[in-house]
Amino acid sequence: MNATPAIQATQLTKSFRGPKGAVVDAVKGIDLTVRPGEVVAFLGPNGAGKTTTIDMILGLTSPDNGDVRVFGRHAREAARDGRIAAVMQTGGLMSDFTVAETIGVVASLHHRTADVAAVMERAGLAEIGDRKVSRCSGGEQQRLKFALALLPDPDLIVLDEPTAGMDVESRRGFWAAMRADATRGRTVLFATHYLEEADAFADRIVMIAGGHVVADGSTAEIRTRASRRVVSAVLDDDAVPGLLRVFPGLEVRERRGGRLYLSLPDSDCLARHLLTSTKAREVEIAAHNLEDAFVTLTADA
Ligand SMILES: Nc1ncnc2c1ncn2[C@@H]1O[C@H](COP(=O)(O)OP(=O)(O)OP(=O)(O)O)[C@@H](O)[C@H]1O
Repeated sequence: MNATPAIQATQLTKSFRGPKGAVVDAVKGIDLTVRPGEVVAFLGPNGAGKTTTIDMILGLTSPDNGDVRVFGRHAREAARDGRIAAVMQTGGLMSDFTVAETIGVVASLHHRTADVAAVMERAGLAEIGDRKVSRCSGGEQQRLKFALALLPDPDLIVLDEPTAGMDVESRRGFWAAMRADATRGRTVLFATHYLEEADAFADRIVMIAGGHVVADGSTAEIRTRASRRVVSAVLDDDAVPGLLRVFPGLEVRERRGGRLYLSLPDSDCLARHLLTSTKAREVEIAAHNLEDAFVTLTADA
């Protein structure tokens, strides 16, 4: 097993000078280690510092401070060896070429090349090889960029908001192709605004806001860390003092529609107690969704 991290970023910082001379601290000390084979979502609101961090990982821009390694080497060396490839938000495709021609030309430039037909199949392009790039939809063009990134058979693929501007169906098609490819063991880092994309396609979510990592863990861990589950029941207020004696950490959130809303780190224990030792009826446990976690975690950054 390869123990060298796919990405090892240490204390990365990057500032820009804005139009009126003001300094914008885009990235304020990011540490990130991605292990080989992980599919990691870089999730954050507009201006969080995702693209700046990705540019540093790819070696497109240098950090002011800190260091980044890709498979133990400088990103540019890793790119030259075909170990890392990227799908960026913008970037030129040759509009007069067909899909197959584009792939053929770019394949001829690499010294390490995956099977072209297999790449087209994996990117969902096998049926549209003869289509001119200018006639491809936005989703098809992004899948073409994905195919180009797959050509050197990279060990790490980095995608910066690859589905921005696509409709739901195209996004689904894109991620199905990406996910199918990732199951083959490739390491993937992708930036997104879309919580549901991070939730559906990543093993791990690194949440970034205000140039910092504000949370890092599996999707389930992020949810739990951001907020407790809420247990609600039809229950009189006079039961509350007794509950607080049993559970000193209990939070009484609100009373609404005849229901009392409570939270405790161990929601199962609270629900069990309500059902077995109180007159509570219609007990419900509500999981917080990722949207709640996102708002909570990025609000103070
Ligand atoms: N070349 C630049 N010159 C000046 N400011 C910049 C430059 N690039 C980025 N910034 C600023 O740095 C901050 C982080 O930008 P960045 O593009 O990394 O965020 P992001 O998370 O990728 O956002 P988005 O999701 O909107 O693409 C923003 O405030 C942005 O305006």
